[in-house]
Amino acid sequence: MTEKLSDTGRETTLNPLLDAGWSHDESRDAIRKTYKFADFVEAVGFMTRAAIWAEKWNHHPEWSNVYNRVDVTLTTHDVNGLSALDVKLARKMDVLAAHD
Ligand SMILES: C[C@H](O)[C@H](O)[C@H]1CNC2=NC(N)=NC(=O)C2=N1
Repeated sequence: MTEKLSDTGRETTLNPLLDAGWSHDESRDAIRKTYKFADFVEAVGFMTRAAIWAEKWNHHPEWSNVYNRVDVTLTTHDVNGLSALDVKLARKMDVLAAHD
């Protein structure tokens, strides 16, 4: 069963993400990031690659795309807040975005 991130878990796992451009939305206990790519095709390519990992891990982002921009929100609906799955997917998304 997925559990909400503990206080100590947050300290060690969220800080590196905040340094990498993620922000914490306290109101939803979610993390958000906006990615900007060279163009629309790069943006959609990123979403496609990220979608494969999201499906593999059964953990799905809330996201939107406008041209070369992808706005991502990660939170775990089952626990109404952040879990380790959000951290894992955020890290993967940062790796995939760096590929472009
Ligand atoms: C039934 C299915 O396993 C659940 O709804 C999964 C699917 N993807 C999910 N994604 C996210 N972000 N949070 C969840 O709690 C979640 N739960």
